Parts: sequence; structure tokens; C-alpha cells
Amino acid sequence: MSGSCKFECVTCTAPVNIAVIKYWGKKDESLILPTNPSLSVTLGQDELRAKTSVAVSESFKEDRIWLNGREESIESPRIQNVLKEIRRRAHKRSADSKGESKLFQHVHIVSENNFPTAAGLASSAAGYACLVYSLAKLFAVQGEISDIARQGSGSACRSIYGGFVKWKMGEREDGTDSYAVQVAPESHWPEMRALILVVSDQKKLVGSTEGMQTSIATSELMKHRINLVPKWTDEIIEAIKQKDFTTFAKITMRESNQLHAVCLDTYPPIMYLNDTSKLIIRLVHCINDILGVEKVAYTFDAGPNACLYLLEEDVPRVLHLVKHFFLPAQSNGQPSFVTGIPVPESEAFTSDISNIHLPQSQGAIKYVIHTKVGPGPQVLTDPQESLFHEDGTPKL
Ligand SMILES: Nc1ncnc2c1ncn2[C@@H]1O[C@H](COP(=O)(O)OP(=O)(O)OP(=O)(O)O)[C@@H](O)[C@H]1O
Ligand SMILES: C[C@@](O)(CCOP(=O)(O)OP(=O)(O)O)CC(=O)O
Repeated sequence: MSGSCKFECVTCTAPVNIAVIKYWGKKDESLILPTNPSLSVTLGQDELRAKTSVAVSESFKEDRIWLNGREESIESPRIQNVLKEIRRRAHKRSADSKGESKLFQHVHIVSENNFPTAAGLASSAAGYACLVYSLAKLFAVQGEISDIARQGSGSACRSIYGGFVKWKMGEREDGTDSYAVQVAPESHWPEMRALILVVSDQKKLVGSTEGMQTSIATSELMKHRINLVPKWTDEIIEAIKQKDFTTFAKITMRESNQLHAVCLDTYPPIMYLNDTSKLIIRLVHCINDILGVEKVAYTFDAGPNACLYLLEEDVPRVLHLVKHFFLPAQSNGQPSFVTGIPVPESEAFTSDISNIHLPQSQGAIKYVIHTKVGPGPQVLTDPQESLFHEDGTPKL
């Protein structure tokens, strides 16, 4: 527990995850139960993380939430579902110990992301995982909590664990068997890297929630996908266990392409990929052709930003090409084009460039985040880290 405020409070961080087998479709909208299993890689929190402080006090008159410096409505059904479920489990746990007064107090929540919110960078996953993890610490809720995060935003359940994480679809109608499990820890494949190519950090036109609803309602291809995905999930888990990058990459790319084919098959069609996304896809295939084997994989969520998975040894060479084709002519106001883990200066891969026949698209990628596989949520014990002042008011 942080001692930074006289109110009882806890501060935690939680990571983003980017799926290689995507969740797309719900069979139960309110419990958030998926139509297929999914699998993701949890990314490093130095580069991408949500941070949340939660506090209880007798003096709080109502539940409240501040996100990125602004008060938001606490009435959002998803936040309400999360709060209700945490309190229900905390009450159950304390039933034998005459209950605790804090269970009857109101909660204040302050959260911020160190990257753009609602811009296709999985802020909802990190945000809800952080909220649930922090509340569980505050109210001493033990056991599985990824199923609570799932009720905030489906993909958030996978951010409760580090490394490589599967969200089990589950079969029960009450959703009790639909939760996340770690397939391999972050230490399993230390060479694995991710490059997030930020094409746009604007809010997307069709959110994931709405997009997948329309796909389920209208796409014929979706039925084929739902049957195929469990097999791909098993195969990619085996590839991760064996550290077989080629198989990992092939499944990742084909799976992403299939998701976006389903989006196009949705009526009216949804187009998350833009011209830059398509150039990135072509560049990755050119690089893999030059290298003679799949050394880089792309995957796209519900937006134009690419996540490239690759091994550490290939990062300088790939970044050199990304810069050649996409580096802005002038600084975009970004301190540097590549942020995150430092990359050693590359040799000049000039022959690569002459072998790739693609147009240069200067400035089409705004910036790149270089990160690796990371751990799950963390508790911050340093009182300085709290997002509350000592008098219990939020630091805004
Ligand atoms: N730190 C946070 N704490 C609580 N809720 C958050 C936090 N960050 C984001 N959210 C919630 O998630 C919403 C954004 O989710 P949305 O799905 O639109 O974007 P995204 O997660 O960034 O993109 P995508 O899901 O396509 O990767 C916010 O409006 C807010 O409700
Ligand atoms: C394309 C995706 O990123 C979709 C994520 O969808 P959300 O988890 O944001 O959807 P809701 O459950 O409705 O909140 C794929 C994935 O992360 O698996």
C-alpha cells in the first residue's frame, strides 16, 4: 500500500498487449465472451503503460474517475461492471471476518497513459487491466482477476499477464471459464522485439466494439474464420514454445490479413488499413524475400498502425529500411523518429534498398516505438508515484 495519502490508496502500472491471434466477435455482449480464442504478446511498460491510483476514504461522497487529467463519467457500464464485480468478490472474501469498513466507502480512480489514448494502441487493454489489478490490490481480492478485466474490455484480460498470453474462449454461459492464461513468460524468448509503426494517433472512425459487432452480424467469412482460429492458436503456441520464428511470423501475418479480409467482407465494409499500412505490408514481404525466410511479421489491430514482430538481431536492418522509406523529411514535433529501446547504429544496407522496388513515402509513419516482451502489471510502492496528492485530491 502506498503511504502517499492519508486515504488508503494503491498505485499500479499495466502493459499493452498486441495480439497475433486476434479477438474479433462476441457471443455475449454484456459479459464480453468471445467467439474465438486469442493470443497476444505483452509489451514492455517502459514504452507503453497505463498507470492507475485507486483510493478509498470515508470522506469521499461518490465514486469518481479521472482519465488523463480530466474527470470522466463513472457511469460507463464497463466501469460499473468492473467495480461491481470487485466489490462482490471483496465482500465474499470478507464475509467471515465481519466485513471491512473500506468495502462500504467510495472509490476515487486516477489514471493516465504514457502514450496516445483511443488511437489504436490498445489503451483500453492496458487501462482496464490496470484498473482491475489496482482495485484487486486495494480490496485484497485474490485468485483469477483476468475475467474481471475482460468485462472492462475483452483484450484487457490478456494484459493481466506478462509474456505470451492466451485468452481462453470458454464454453460456459456465465463466462467463468473465459479468462487469460500465460503460455510462456517474458523471459522465454528474450530476443523477441516489437516495432510499433505509428501511422496515425487519431481516434479511429469505427471502434473495435462496433466493428466486431457488424462483422458478426454480416460477414460470411467470419464463420470460416471462427472455425479456423482455434487451430492457428494451437499452432502458434507450439511455435512460441519451440521459438520457431518462421512459423510464428507466417501465422501472425496470415491471421492479421484474414481479420482485415473479414472487415472488408463486413457490410458496410470496414477498412482499417490505409495506403501506408499496405506499403508496410509490401515492405515486410520484400524484406523477407531478400532474407530468404520470414524474419519479420506484421500485424494490424483495428487501425492503420502496424506492429512488427522480429528478433533483436534484425532490428537495425529493418529499421534502416523503415527509415529509408518512411522517415519524415522534417521533424514532426516528435523528439526522435525511433523511441524506446536504443538501437545500435546500423551498417549501410544499401544493397537491400536497391533490391526493394517501392515508392518512398516520406512522413507517412509519424514515429516508431521499439519495445520488447514485458511483464504483467506492477505495484508501485514509492509514494511519489501516487496520482493522488497527500490530501487525497487527484494530481491533474
Ligand atoms: N488508463 C485507462 N484507465 C481506464 N480506462 C481507460 C484507460 N485508457 C483507456 N481507457 C478506456 O479505453 C477507451 C479507449 O478504447 P478504444 O478501444 O477506443 O481505443 P484503444 O484501446 O486505444 O484502441 P484499440 O482497442 O483499437 O487498440 C477510453 O475511451 C477509455 O474509456
Ligand atoms: C483488433 C483487436 O485489438 C480487438 C480488441 O477489441 P477490444 O478488446 O478493444 O474490444 P471490446 O471487448 O469491445 O472492448 C484484437 C485483439 O486485441 O485481440
